[in-house]
Amino acid sequence: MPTSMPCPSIRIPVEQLTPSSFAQFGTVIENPAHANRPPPNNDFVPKSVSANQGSALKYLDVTHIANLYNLAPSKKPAKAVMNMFVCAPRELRPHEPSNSMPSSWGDIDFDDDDESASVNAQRELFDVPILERHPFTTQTFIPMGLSPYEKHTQYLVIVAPTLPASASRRRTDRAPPYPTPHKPQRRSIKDVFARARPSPFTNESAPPPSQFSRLHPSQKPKGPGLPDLKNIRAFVADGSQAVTYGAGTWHAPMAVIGDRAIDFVVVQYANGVDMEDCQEILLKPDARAEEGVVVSVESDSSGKVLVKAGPGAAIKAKL
Ligand SMILES: NC(=O)NC(O)C(=O)O
Repeated sequence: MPTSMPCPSIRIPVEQLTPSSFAQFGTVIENPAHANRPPPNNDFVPKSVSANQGSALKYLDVTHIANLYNLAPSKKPAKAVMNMFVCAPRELRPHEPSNSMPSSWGDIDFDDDDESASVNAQRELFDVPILERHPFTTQTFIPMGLSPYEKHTQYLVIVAPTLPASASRRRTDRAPPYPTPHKPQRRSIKDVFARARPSPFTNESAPPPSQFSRLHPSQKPKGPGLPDLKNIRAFVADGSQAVTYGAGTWHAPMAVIGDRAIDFVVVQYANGVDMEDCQEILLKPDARAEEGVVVSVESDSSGKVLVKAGPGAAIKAKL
Protein backbone atom coordinates (compact mmCIF):
# COMPACT_ATOMS: atom_id res chain seq x y z
CA MET A 1 0.00 0.00 0.00
CA PRO A 2 1.34 3.46 -0.75
CA THR A 3 2.00 5.59 2.30
CA SER A 4 0.33 8.59 0.70
CA MET A 5 -2.37 9.16 -1.86
CA PRO A 6 -3.18 12.19 -3.98
CA CYS A 7 -6.47 13.83 -3.08
CA PRO A 8 -8.66 16.44 -4.69
CA SER A 9 -10.03 19.34 -2.62
CA ILE A 10 -13.10 18.11 -0.80
CA ARG A 11 -15.22 19.85 1.81
CA ILE A 12 -17.25 17.71 4.19
CA PRO A 13 -20.38 18.91 6.01
CA VAL A 14 -21.01 17.77 9.60
CA GLU A 15 -23.72 15.18 10.28
CA GLN A 16 -25.25 14.00 13.52
CA LEU A 17 -23.82 10.71 14.84
CA THR A 18 -26.63 8.17 15.06
CA PRO A 19 -26.57 4.37 14.95
CA SER A 20 -28.27 4.31 11.55
CA SER A 21 -26.23 7.09 9.92
CA PHE A 22 -23.03 5.39 11.09
CA ALA A 23 -24.07 1.78 10.41
CA GLN A 24 -21.78 1.13 7.44
CA PHE A 25 -18.74 2.23 9.47
CA GLY A 26 -19.40 0.69 12.87
CA THR A 27 -21.63 1.16 15.89
CA VAL A 28 -22.66 4.02 18.14
CA ILE A 29 -23.09 3.19 21.82
CA GLU A 30 -25.66 5.32 23.60
CA ASN A 31 -28.62 4.99 25.96
CA PRO A 32 -31.61 4.84 23.59
CA ALA A 33 -33.75 6.48 26.28
CA HIS A 34 -31.62 9.62 26.08
CA ALA A 35 -31.15 9.70 22.32
CA ASN A 36 -33.44 12.62 21.78
CA ARG A 37 -33.51 13.06 18.05
CA PRO A 38 -35.99 14.53 15.65
CA PRO A 39 -37.86 12.03 13.45
CA PRO A 40 -37.27 10.06 11.32
CA ASN A 41 -35.59 8.06 14.05
CA ASN A 42 -35.34 4.54 12.72
CA ASP A 43 -32.35 3.66 14.86
CA PHE A 44 -31.77 0.14 15.99
CA VAL A 45 -32.50 -0.24 19.73
CA PRO A 46 -30.63 -3.08 21.45
CA LYS A 47 -32.62 -5.65 23.40
CA SER A 48 -32.83 -4.95 27.13
CA VAL A 49 -33.47 -7.04 30.22
CA SER A 50 -33.92 -6.21 33.88
CA ALA A 51 -30.79 -6.76 36.00
CA ASN A 52 -29.37 -6.17 39.49
CA GLN A 53 -32.52 -7.24 41.33
CA GLY A 54 -34.59 -4.93 39.17
CA SER A 55 -32.53 -1.83 39.88
CA ALA A 56 -30.90 -1.72 36.45
CA LEU A 57 -31.87 -1.99 32.84
CA LYS A 58 -29.25 -3.96 30.92
CA TYR A 59 -28.96 -3.34 27.17
CA LEU A 60 -27.42 -6.35 25.50
CA ASP A 61 -24.69 -6.36 22.87
CA VAL A 62 -24.50 -2.60 22.53
CA THR A 63 -21.56 -2.86 20.18
CA HIS A 64 -19.91 -5.56 18.10
CA ILE A 65 -16.29 -6.32 18.81
CA ALA A 66 -14.23 -8.23 16.26
CA ASN A 67 -10.88 -9.95 16.52
CA LEU A 68 -9.79 -11.07 13.03
CA TYR A 69 -6.10 -11.57 13.91
CA ASN A 70 -6.40 -15.31 13.24
CA LEU A 71 -6.38 -14.17 9.58
CA ALA A 72 -3.28 -11.97 9.90
CA PRO A 73 -0.21 -13.00 7.89
CA SER A 74 2.06 -13.08 10.96
CA LYS A 75 -0.36 -15.41 12.80
CA LYS A 76 0.78 -13.62 15.94
CA PRO A 77 -2.12 -13.78 18.40
CA ALA A 78 -3.64 -10.56 19.61
CA LYS A 79 -4.80 -9.66 23.09
CA ALA A 80 -7.63 -7.37 24.14
CA VAL A 81 -6.19 -4.03 25.24
CA MET A 82 -7.59 -0.87 26.81
CA ASN A 83 -5.59 2.29 26.22
CA MET A 84 -6.40 5.83 27.20
CA PHE A 85 -6.15 8.62 24.65
CA VAL A 86 -6.14 12.15 26.04
CA CYS A 87 -7.18 14.06 22.94
CA ALA A 88 -6.49 17.79 22.88
CA PRO A 89 -8.82 20.15 21.01
CA ARG A 90 -7.82 20.51 17.38
CA GLU A 91 -6.80 23.69 15.69
CA LEU A 92 -9.36 25.01 13.23
CA ARG A 93 -8.61 27.62 10.61
CA PRO A 94 -10.89 30.47 9.61
CA HIS A 95 -13.50 29.68 7.02
CA GLU A 96 -12.78 30.80 3.49
CA PRO A 97 -14.73 30.16 0.33
CA SER A 98 -13.32 27.54 -1.96
CA ASN A 99 -13.96 25.76 -5.20
CA SER A 100 -13.55 22.40 -3.48
CA MET A 101 -15.98 19.73 -4.49
CA PRO A 102 -18.47 18.80 -1.78
CA SER A 103 -18.19 15.24 -0.48
CA SER A 104 -20.90 13.33 -2.30
CA TRP A 105 -22.80 12.98 0.96
CA GLY A 106 -25.41 15.46 2.14
CA ASP A 107 -27.65 18.12 0.72
CA ILE A 108 -25.06 20.70 -0.04
CA ASP A 109 -25.54 24.20 -1.33
CA PHE A 110 -22.21 25.24 -2.72
CA ASP A 111 -22.41 28.94 -3.43
CA ASP A 112 -21.10 31.18 -0.76
CA ASP A 113 -23.47 34.05 -0.04
CA ASP A 114 -23.55 34.76 3.66
CA GLU A 115 -27.27 35.38 3.88
CA SER A 116 -28.32 31.81 4.53
CA ALA A 117 -25.53 31.05 6.99
CA SER A 118 -26.96 30.58 10.50
CA VAL A 119 -27.30 33.73 12.58
CA ASN A 120 -24.28 34.26 14.90
CA ALA A 121 -22.73 31.04 13.65
CA GLN A 122 -19.00 30.75 13.45
CA ARG A 123 -17.65 28.93 10.43
CA GLU A 124 -14.24 27.29 10.56
CA LEU A 125 -12.29 24.60 8.75
CA PHE A 126 -10.61 21.42 9.97
CA ASP A 127 -7.96 19.92 7.69
CA VAL A 128 -7.75 16.13 7.46
CA PRO A 129 -4.18 15.27 6.41
CA ILE A 130 -4.14 11.58 7.38
CA LEU A 131 -6.43 8.55 7.66
CA GLU A 132 -5.78 5.24 9.33
CA ARG A 133 -7.38 1.84 9.85
CA HIS A 134 -7.02 -1.25 12.00
CA PRO A 135 -7.62 -4.11 9.57
CA PHE A 136 -7.95 -6.92 12.11
CA THR A 137 -9.83 -5.30 14.96
CA THR A 138 -12.68 -3.05 15.88
CA GLN A 139 -11.71 -0.05 18.00
CA THR A 140 -14.09 1.51 20.54
CA PHE A 141 -13.63 5.09 21.81
CA ILE A 142 -15.44 5.77 25.11
CA PRO A 143 -15.30 9.39 26.31
CA MET A 144 -14.98 9.85 30.07
CA GLY A 145 -16.19 12.79 32.13
CA LEU A 146 -17.77 14.64 29.21
CA SER A 147 -21.30 15.80 29.85
CA PRO A 148 -23.62 15.79 26.83
CA TYR A 149 -24.68 19.27 28.02
CA GLU A 150 -21.14 20.53 27.63
CA LYS A 151 -21.83 22.30 24.39
CA HIS A 152 -18.39 23.67 23.76
CA THR A 153 -16.56 20.36 23.81
CA GLN A 154 -17.56 17.66 21.35
CA TYR A 155 -15.76 15.34 18.99
CA LEU A 156 -15.80 14.61 15.28
CA VAL A 157 -15.82 11.06 13.96
CA ILE A 158 -14.46 11.21 10.41
CA VAL A 159 -14.73 8.03 8.33
CA ALA A 160 -14.49 6.89 4.72
CA PRO A 161 -15.70 3.78 2.88
CA THR A 162 -13.07 1.54 1.25
CA LEU A 163 -12.50 1.59 -2.51
CA PRO A 164 -12.47 -1.74 -4.34
CA ALA A 165 -8.96 -3.18 -4.35
CA SER A 166 -8.82 -2.97 -8.16
CA ALA A 167 -9.26 0.83 -7.97
CA SER A 168 -6.58 1.14 -5.33
CA ARG A 169 -3.54 -0.78 -6.40
CA ARG A 170 -0.77 0.14 -8.77
CA ARG A 171 1.02 -2.79 -10.27
CA THR A 172 4.03 -2.22 -8.07
CA ASP A 173 2.11 -1.97 -4.81
CA ARG A 174 2.06 -4.88 -2.47
CA ALA A 175 -1.35 -5.41 -0.80
CA PRO A 176 -1.21 -4.40 2.86
CA PRO A 177 -1.97 -7.11 5.41
CA TYR A 178 -5.74 -7.50 5.62
CA PRO A 179 -8.09 -10.34 6.56
CA THR A 180 -8.69 -12.94 3.88
CA PRO A 181 -10.72 -16.07 4.55
CA HIS A 182 -8.66 -19.23 5.08
CA LYS A 183 -8.41 -21.40 1.99
CA PRO A 184 -8.06 -25.12 2.60
CA GLN A 185 -4.60 -26.22 1.45
CA ARG A 186 -5.76 -29.13 -0.63
CA ARG A 187 -9.41 -29.87 -1.22
CA SER A 188 -10.67 -33.43 -1.02
CA ILE A 189 -13.23 -34.64 -3.54
CA LYS A 190 -15.72 -34.58 -0.66
CA ASP A 191 -15.00 -30.84 -0.05
CA VAL A 192 -15.39 -30.05 -3.73
CA PHE A 193 -18.80 -31.76 -3.82
CA ALA A 194 -19.82 -30.18 -0.52
CA ARG A 195 -19.26 -26.69 -1.97
CA ALA A 196 -20.83 -27.39 -5.35
CA ARG A 197 -24.13 -25.61 -6.11
CA PRO A 198 -26.73 -26.94 -6.60
CA SER A 199 -25.54 -29.33 -3.91
CA PRO A 200 -25.45 -32.96 -5.08
CA PHE A 201 -26.40 -33.98 -1.52
CA THR A 202 -29.20 -31.56 -0.56
CA ASN A 203 -30.11 -29.77 -3.80
CA GLU A 204 -29.30 -26.49 -1.96
CA SER A 205 -28.72 -23.71 -4.49
CA ALA A 206 -27.49 -20.82 -2.26
CA PRO A 207 -23.71 -20.45 -2.06
CA PRO A 208 -22.15 -21.92 1.09
CA PRO A 209 -21.69 -19.31 3.88
CA SER A 210 -18.31 -17.59 3.89
CA GLN A 211 -16.19 -17.36 7.01
CA PHE A 212 -17.42 -13.78 7.48
CA SER A 213 -21.12 -14.34 6.92
CA ARG A 214 -21.87 -14.86 10.61
CA LEU A 215 -20.32 -11.51 11.52
CA HIS A 216 -22.42 -8.41 12.12
CA PRO A 217 -22.10 -6.10 9.05
CA SER A 218 -19.98 -3.63 11.06
CA GLN A 219 -17.53 -6.43 11.96
CA LYS A 220 -16.95 -7.63 8.41
CA PRO A 221 -13.53 -6.78 6.99
CA LYS A 222 -13.57 -3.98 4.46
CA GLY A 223 -10.94 -5.25 2.04
CA PRO A 224 -7.49 -3.90 1.22
CA GLY A 225 -8.51 -0.82 -0.82
CA LEU A 226 -7.70 2.84 -0.26
CA PRO A 227 -10.19 5.27 1.31
CA ASP A 228 -13.01 6.46 -0.92
CA LEU A 229 -12.46 10.19 -0.36
CA LYS A 230 -15.43 11.28 -2.46
CA ASN A 231 -17.67 9.59 0.11
CA ILE A 232 -15.82 10.61 3.26
CA ARG A 233 -18.12 11.73 6.11
CA ALA A 234 -17.84 13.64 9.38
CA PHE A 235 -20.15 13.05 12.36
CA VAL A 236 -20.38 15.13 15.53
CA ALA A 237 -20.70 13.25 18.82
CA ASP A 238 -21.24 14.37 22.40
CA GLY A 239 -20.41 12.94 25.83
CA SER A 240 -23.42 10.60 25.82
CA GLN A 241 -22.00 8.62 22.90
CA ALA A 242 -19.17 6.16 22.42
CA VAL A 243 -18.20 4.87 19.01
CA THR A 244 -16.83 1.63 17.59
CA TYR A 245 -14.98 1.74 14.27
CA GLY A 246 -15.63 -1.49 12.35
CA ALA A 247 -12.53 -3.56 11.56
CA GLY A 248 -10.65 -1.99 8.66
CA THR A 249 -12.73 1.21 8.60
CA TRP A 250 -10.71 4.18 7.36
CA HIS A 251 -10.91 7.00 9.91
CA ALA A 252 -9.18 10.20 10.92
CA PRO A 253 -7.36 10.31 14.24
CA MET A 254 -9.88 11.47 16.86
CA ALA A 255 -10.72 15.16 16.47
CA VAL A 256 -11.89 17.03 19.58
CA ILE A 257 -13.56 20.34 18.86
CA GLY A 258 -13.89 22.85 21.65
CA ASP A 259 -12.33 24.10 24.84
CA ARG A 260 -10.64 21.19 26.50
CA ALA A 261 -9.13 17.74 26.04
CA ILE A 262 -11.35 14.65 26.17
CA ASP A 263 -10.12 11.45 27.85
CA PHE A 264 -11.15 8.39 25.87
CA VAL A 265 -10.80 4.81 27.02
CA VAL A 266 -10.05 2.86 23.85
CA VAL A 267 -10.83 -0.86 23.63
CA GLN A 268 -9.39 -3.01 20.85
CA TYR A 269 -7.25 -6.04 20.03
CA ALA A 270 -3.55 -5.72 19.15
CA ASN A 271 -0.73 -8.14 18.41
CA GLY A 272 2.23 -5.75 18.36
CA VAL A 273 2.92 -6.13 14.60
CA ASP A 274 2.81 -2.52 13.39
CA MET A 275 1.39 -3.08 9.89
CA GLU A 276 -1.24 -5.45 11.22
CA ASP A 277 -2.28 -3.19 14.11
CA CYS A 278 -2.51 0.14 12.28
CA GLN A 279 -2.15 1.28 8.66
CA GLU A 280 -1.89 4.98 7.86
CA ILE A 281 -2.17 6.94 4.67
CA LEU A 282 -1.26 10.60 4.15
CA LEU A 283 -3.64 12.62 2.00
CA LYS A 284 -1.56 14.81 -0.32
CA PRO A 285 -3.51 17.51 -2.19
CA ASP A 286 -2.86 16.85 -5.89
CA ALA A 287 -1.33 19.47 -8.18
CA ARG A 288 -4.66 21.10 -9.03
CA ALA A 289 -6.09 20.91 -5.50
CA GLU A 290 -6.42 24.08 -3.47
CA GLU A 291 -6.60 22.54 -0.03
CA GLY A 292 -7.18 18.76 0.27
CA VAL A 293 -9.77 17.13 2.53
CA VAL A 294 -11.42 19.61 4.89
CA VAL A 295 -14.37 19.42 7.32
CA SER A 296 -16.52 22.55 7.37
CA VAL A 297 -17.24 23.14 11.08
CA GLU A 298 -19.97 25.61 11.92
CA SER A 299 -20.87 26.32 15.55
CA ASP A 300 -23.53 28.41 17.27
CA SER A 301 -22.91 31.18 19.79
CA SER A 302 -22.56 28.61 22.63
CA GLY A 303 -19.87 26.74 20.71
CA LYS A 304 -22.11 23.77 19.83
CA VAL A 305 -21.21 22.27 16.47
CA LEU A 306 -24.13 22.57 14.07
CA VAL A 307 -25.37 19.64 12.03
CA LYS A 308 -25.40 20.65 8.37
CA ALA A 309 -26.20 17.45 6.47
CA GLY A 310 -28.22 14.28 6.84
CA PRO A 311 -31.11 13.81 9.29
CA GLY A 312 -31.28 16.63 11.85
CA ALA A 313 -29.56 19.19 9.60
CA ALA A 314 -30.78 22.65 10.56
CA ILE A 315 -30.38 24.23 7.14
CA LYS A 316 -28.79 23.36 3.84
CA ALA A 317 -25.08 22.86 4.27
CA LYS A 318 -23.04 25.94 3.48
CA LEU A 319 -19.47 25.08 2.85
N1 LIG B 1 -8.52 6.98 16.08
C1 LIG B 1 -7.48 7.52 16.69
O1 LIG B 1 -7.53 8.64 17.19
N2 LIG B 1 -6.32 6.84 16.80
C2 LIG B 1 -6.12 5.51 16.57
O2 LIG B 1 -7.08 4.77 15.96
C3 LIG B 1 -4.84 4.85 16.94
O3 LIG B 1 -4.87 3.65 17.19
O4 LIG B 1 -3.81 5.54 17.00
